Amino acid sequence: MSTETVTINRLGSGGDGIAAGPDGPVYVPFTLPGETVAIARVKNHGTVMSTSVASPDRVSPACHHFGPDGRNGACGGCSLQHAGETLYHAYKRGLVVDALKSKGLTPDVAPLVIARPGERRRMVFTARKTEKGMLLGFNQASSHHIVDIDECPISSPGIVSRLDAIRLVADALATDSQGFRLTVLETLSGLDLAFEGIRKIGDKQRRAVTECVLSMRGIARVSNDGEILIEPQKPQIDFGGVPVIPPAGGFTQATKQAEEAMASLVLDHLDKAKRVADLFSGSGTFALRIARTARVHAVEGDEKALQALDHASRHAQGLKPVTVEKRDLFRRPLMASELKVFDAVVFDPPRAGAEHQCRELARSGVKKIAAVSCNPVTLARDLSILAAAGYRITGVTPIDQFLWSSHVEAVATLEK
Ligand SMILES: C[S@@+](CC[C@H](N)C(=O)[O-])C[C@H]1O[C@@H](n2cnc3c(N)ncnc32)[C@H](O)[C@@H]1O
Repeated sequence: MSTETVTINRLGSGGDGIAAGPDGPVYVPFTLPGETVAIARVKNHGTVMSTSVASPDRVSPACHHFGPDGRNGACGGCSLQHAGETLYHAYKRGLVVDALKSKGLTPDVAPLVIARPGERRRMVFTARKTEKGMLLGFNQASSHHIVDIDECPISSPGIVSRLDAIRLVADALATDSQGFRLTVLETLSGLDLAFEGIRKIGDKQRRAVTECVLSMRGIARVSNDGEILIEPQKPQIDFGGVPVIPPAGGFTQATKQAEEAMASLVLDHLDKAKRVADLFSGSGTFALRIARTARVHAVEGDEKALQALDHASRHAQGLKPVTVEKRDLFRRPLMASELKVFDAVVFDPPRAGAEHQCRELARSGVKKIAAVSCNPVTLARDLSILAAAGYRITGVTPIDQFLWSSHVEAVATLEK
């Protein structure tokens, strides 16, 4: 370990400040461009000892768990609460602009669609049973230490106000001191608690969790590794007015606001399309909305997500026909010959992007494409494949869904 004084030049893609070090970049969490800090350095990671020049963009964090002095340690849930709005919004938009530029793409990039505190309806916590009680919160950055939270300004009040109830359910279920994950989704009919990694659940735990959940209000469903343990209410969300029962632990956009912003950009772009393919469709976030005006073929790798979509489309009124297909789109993308029947395509892949699918789209005659992404780097790669094949990028909109993190979503629209 060495101590030295450095000046931060920029924010990196993980939200850390970056300074020039003797052997390359040094990453210093919780710092901002223009700040001069004394750091203790181990390899390329610096820990701030003191600050001699602070950025005018520095603000007080919203949460007492945030930062190196956070209660119970530095909560790894957020990395940028110390950045003022102007800098923070420019940083997030810049992640998209820079990723596109690195692939030689310079389309119009709209201002960031911003996120507000309290919007997150889906939270992924880590938890562990200890002698002192149930720890529930987020791992400290690069550590297994769980920062046990009693507030979380990013999360919906409907989740934060029930943290103690959630701890009771977790405590009833946990069999040992092994850590596990818990996804909490706030639905219209109550919280959907999806545990992952609790081992050896026996009759005792099943009875305990049933008693616990029935003694409280507001829990719709509890599952572990996809197995439903108790479901007093079917959890229900809606996609553009179409009710959907999401699969236990399945993918759902983390905020309703970001989901609606994405959906509205996609729908505006597809406009008069009559036959649309929704690739990586999940439970129908886009497909069910598009089906108000167009026939939709939804393709997805997760069987349960597709079943939820199929069930929702069959029970909804006034939709055009929706067909579903389970398919691994990484290994078996829709081929150019199969794409012939569609006048528009939406794709919304996981972080790895949709490279193989884009190579087939590049060979197709599909007129309109909407690309939805949670990773600017793979989005840029995918758009460069389409641009090289003659698609014109008509707009890119960055969307903040994960407030005070370094994640950013984007919707890009293309035409040929
Ligand atoms: C970012 S989510 C988007 C889901 C949906 N469009 C939505 O907004 O809720 C990505 C989706 O891709 C699916 N997926 C991941 N890998 C896949 C693959 N190889 N083939 C098909 N679908 C895949 C996941 O199950 C997930 O539903």
